[in-house]
Amino acid sequence: MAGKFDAIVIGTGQAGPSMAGRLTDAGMTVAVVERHLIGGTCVNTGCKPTKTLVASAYAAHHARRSADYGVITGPIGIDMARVHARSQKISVDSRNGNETWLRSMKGCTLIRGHARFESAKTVRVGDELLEAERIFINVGGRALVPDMPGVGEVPFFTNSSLLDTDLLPDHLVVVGGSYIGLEFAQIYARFGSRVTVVEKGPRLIGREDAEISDAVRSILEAEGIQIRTGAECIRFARHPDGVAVGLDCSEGVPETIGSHLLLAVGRRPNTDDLGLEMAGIETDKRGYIQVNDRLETNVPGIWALGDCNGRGAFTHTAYNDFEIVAQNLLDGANRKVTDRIACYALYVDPPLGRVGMTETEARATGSRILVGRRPMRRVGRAVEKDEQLGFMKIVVDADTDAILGAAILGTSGDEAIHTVLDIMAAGGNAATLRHTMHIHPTVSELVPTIAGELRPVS
Ligand SMILES: Cc1cc2nc3c(=O)[nH]c(=O)nc-3n(C[C@H](O)[C@H](O)[C@H](O)COP(=O)(O)OP(=O)(O)OC[C@H]3O[C@@H](n4cnc5c(N)ncnc54)[C@H](O)[C@@H]3O)c2cc1C
Ligand SMILES: NC(=O)c1ccc[n+]([C@@H]2O[C@H](COP(=O)([O-])OP(=O)(O)OC[C@H]3O[C@@H](n4cnc5c(N)ncnc54)[C@H](O)[C@@H]3O)[C@@H](O)[C@H]2O)c1
Repeated sequence: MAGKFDAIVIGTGQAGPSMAGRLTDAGMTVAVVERHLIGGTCVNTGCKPTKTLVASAYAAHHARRSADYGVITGPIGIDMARVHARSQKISVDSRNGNETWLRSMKGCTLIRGHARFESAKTVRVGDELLEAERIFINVGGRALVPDMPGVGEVPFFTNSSLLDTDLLPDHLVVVGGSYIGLEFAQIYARFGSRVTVVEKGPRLIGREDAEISDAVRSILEAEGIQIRTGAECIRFARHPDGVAVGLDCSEGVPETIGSHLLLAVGRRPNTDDLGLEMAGIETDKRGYIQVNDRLETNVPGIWALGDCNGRGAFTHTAYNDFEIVAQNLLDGANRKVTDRIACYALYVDPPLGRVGMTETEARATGSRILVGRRPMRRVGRAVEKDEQLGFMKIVVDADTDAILGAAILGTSGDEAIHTVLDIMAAGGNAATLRHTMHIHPTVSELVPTIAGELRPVS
């Protein structure tokens, strides 16, 4: 069977369905190909189910702390079947909503199966050969499972398989101390598992400033999570109680025995079985599709959006990719991926909201910088809520007053950081922030204050 379309979209992650929506609105016929679950990672095995679990874990944590607020309750229990069912329902509702949306698009044909390029204009899905002048690749990524010693001999979870179960591990060993590892570590610790995080780098979330890594570590350790950084020599072996995780080769046999193991050591793009070579599409050595500032590949008429282009690894970056490509193609815009300001949040509790450069990156530019800082215990809203862990800081160029970056590790940090992001995006500087009146009592109201308490850093 063969089919000719105006466009083909491969993958229904965070960019593909919206792209299909804009293209069909413009009167084009579009084939959308999905080999697994509609909605991709965020909806099925990423943001949605994990943030649902984060909410359950937060409820458990606060139930345990209820006496601090003068609220007397009985013993706290965790019903994992209900926790799991809640997270599944939210994922499935979203997946079904995406499918209904795709099926409602006039001119859109949803095709289930694995897509593979046969040329720069043709894509095979099983028996069907699809042809189009424009092809949009939105294939995302999956958990990376490196060839670590012993990994083939032990059972392990990735984010996908762990989210698929309602099991409550007795002792969960999490390998990888970054976004995925830390979010799961705190979730399961709050549900009642013993949790050990094993990170090969010298500190957790190694891309952040050291003081942020240290503060996150203290917050997690205070909840009983064991953290082992600098674990240079990780190896696995079967053990009668589960899995033995070796940590250090130089000092005898220090190891931790876990009942279950989660690997959270990064992602890899789903480009290894896409037939990219048949279309002549270039990738880097890790398989990320090479794109220019407009997200065009080296082959005219083919774009790559979302995690598979290596220009972002978040839902909001994938969606922003869609906006850039759609507006350039259909609205005559000239949007570029390099125009966007880096922003993200780490959903441990309290969350870390981040925008722009870290202090370390700002220093490395050679500019003279000023830093404003405040612990959350001096933020009224945090005190009133008795959620006083963490701190906020802002980094400013001393000569131009430009805001270079900010971090809010604290209650509502994921929301309050937008007060800085939006001023930066609007071209404002630290003075703009200082002069903006904010609402009391909020976490955001202290952001102008720290922008007014800038100090040189040594
Ligand atoms: C545990 C976890 C938690 C996360 N939490 C957050 C968060 O809180 N906030 C955030 O911003 N980001 C988060 N992320 C990252 C976010 O999920 C991804 O950045 C986002 O989903 C990427 O979207 P995408 O559009 O690039 O691709 P994906 O969502 O990965 O979708 C790609 C789709 O393409 C399909 N596909 C692949 N190859 C083919 C093929 N050959 N043929 C047909 N179909 C194919 C796949 O089946 C998939 O459905 C999280 C990720 C994980 C793993
Ligand atoms: N809140 C969010 O927005 C969110 C949440 C989860 C995931 N994500 C996305 O998913 C992506 C992947 O997350 P991730 O945490 O898996 O990857 P990551 O690349 O951010 O971190 C992997 C961690 O594993 C460590 N590591 C690598 N190899 C190791 C080894 N052999 N032994 C021990 N540690 C090892 C690394 O040093 C690093 O700290 C992120 O880039 C992020 O964009 C986002």
